[in-house]
Amino acid sequence: MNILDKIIAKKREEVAEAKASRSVAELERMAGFGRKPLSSFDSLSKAGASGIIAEFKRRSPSKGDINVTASATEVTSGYSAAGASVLSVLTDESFFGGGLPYMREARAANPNTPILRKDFMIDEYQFIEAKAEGADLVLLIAAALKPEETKEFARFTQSLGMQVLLEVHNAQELDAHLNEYVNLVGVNNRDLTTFTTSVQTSYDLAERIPNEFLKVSESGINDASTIAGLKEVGYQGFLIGEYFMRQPNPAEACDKLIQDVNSITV
Ligand SMILES: O=C(O)c1ccccc1NCC(=O)[C@H](O)[C@H](O)COP(=O)(O)O
Repeated sequence: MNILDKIIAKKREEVAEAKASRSVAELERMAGFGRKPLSSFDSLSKAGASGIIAEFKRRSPSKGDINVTASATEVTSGYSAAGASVLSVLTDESFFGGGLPYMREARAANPNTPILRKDFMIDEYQFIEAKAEGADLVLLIAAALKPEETKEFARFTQSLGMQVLLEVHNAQELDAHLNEYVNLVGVNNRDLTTFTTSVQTSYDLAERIPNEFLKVSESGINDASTIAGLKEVGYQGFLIGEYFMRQPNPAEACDKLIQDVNSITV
């Protein structure tokens, strides 16, 4: 059983518990459910966008504790002020030390920055929950879903007005899972069996992703020259968690990286 299988097995239990404690009708009555989501696609592709998707990540299966005392309000509002195009908030508690309360805090502190609910999405209930809690974008991980599930969840996400980031690790996943309801395609540079990261994965898949999808490179990114290189092969989004969260001031690290990228690409 690899880490993804373990996470998904636990997630099934957690979703069953969530359904028992809060009904769909209750979620649909929440203020967030009536809110119009922001477009991550537009935020990442507009002129002058930094392209940075800055993640609030307290812990991870590969690295253990990263920054377990960080405040979601402080870190995410600092990311927005630094110029992050999109925020990513991990809502998985068991493996990442995240949770919906952090999503709520981030939403309240960042009314104008799109937010990705970063979790392992396996049930329609979670998409309704994401909308109710103020998410604009959700992640669909190809390795955790059957292609027909990916399509159905993507269609459902769009029907709720949110956008979809499809995450793939290789060409097979990309070819099998890409569908017309996807907005952004993320290439995850982290091998989930070894936990090693290689940006080469993003280079290998760049040309295979059709141009109508916004290309995002995920994981293991920690310097401006890597981002500049990825931009040259068509990437417009760069998902960064650990590098920022490990610094004494994650928002300052985000600000510095954006300035460094601008100094070599503008
Ligand atoms: O980060 C992990 O250890 C991990 C393990 C198993 C499944 C997913 C995992 N990470 C999720 C992510 O996609 C990253 O949080 C995201 O791409 C940011 O990566 P990084 O900048 O390397 O923190």
